[in-house]
Amino acid sequence: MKQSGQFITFEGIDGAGKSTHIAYVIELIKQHGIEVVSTREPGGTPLGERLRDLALNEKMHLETEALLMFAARRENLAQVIEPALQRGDWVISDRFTDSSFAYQGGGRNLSLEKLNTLEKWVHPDVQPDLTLLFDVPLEVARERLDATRVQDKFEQEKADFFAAARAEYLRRAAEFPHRFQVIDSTRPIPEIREFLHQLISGLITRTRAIANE
Ligand SMILES: Nc1ncnc2c1ncn2[C@@H]1O[C@H](COP(=O)(O)OP(=O)(O)O)[C@@H](O)[C@H]1O
Ligand SMILES: Cc1cn([C@H]2C[C@H](O)[C@@H](COP(=O)(O)OP(=O)(O)O)O2)c(=O)[nH]c1=O
Repeated sequence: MKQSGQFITFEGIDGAGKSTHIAYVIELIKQHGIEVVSTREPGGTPLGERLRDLALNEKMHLETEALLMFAARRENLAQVIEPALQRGDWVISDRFTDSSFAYQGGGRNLSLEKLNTLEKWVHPDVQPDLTLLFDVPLEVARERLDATRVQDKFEQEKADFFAAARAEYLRRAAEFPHRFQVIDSTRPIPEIREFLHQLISGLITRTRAIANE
């Protein structure tokens, strides 16, 4: 029997360190002979990338911002995520709906009820199988951001925005413990990599065992 595809999302406030580990996890899964599709949000499709450009660079009403995130997500689900999972491929996404809860919900205070409505509308039947939440104190994230790159609209936000976004991430991790894995991203990169190696290898073994039952 063909094993079922796993949907893995990477989450965290900007500068937490999630991009540092994505390529490693993709390679690790590929080494086991599994097809992996990687995507990102907002983005992942040609239209989604155009929506990303708007969402990350233009000032707009909070609800417009939330709707653009979910519009890009709808496209990414239809064109990339759902077809890949149906083929039995694994999908790795750099951010997904937990980002909307953290940033538009926590950071900007959009009601969780509205976000729940959008989530139920756009992906009633799809949830990540595993969400890796890279968690660091705000000061650490800020230091890492300042040291590295030109900052977009979100990355220029103030400390209380990121404090609220981080709190919402942790609230969701507590609400959905079956899929969230919180990673202390202040630990050295090789240590986190080793932890990811164990976690993903275990997941591959388990999905293969289920497929062979
Ligand atoms: N565990 C870590 N310890 C020290 N520096 C880190 C760690 N993880 C990431 N970094 C550094 O922090 C910066 C931001 O990391 P990045 O992965 O781009 O963050 P994100 O994708 O979460 O915004 C990069 O320069 C990266 O090398
Ligand atoms: C998916 C998503 C992202 N975002 C924000 C979080 C990030 O600041 C930004 C893009 O994320 P990201 O790809 O992590 O940025 P970078 O390429 O600079 O590492 O979009 C939301 O506000 N809501 C969402 O639903």
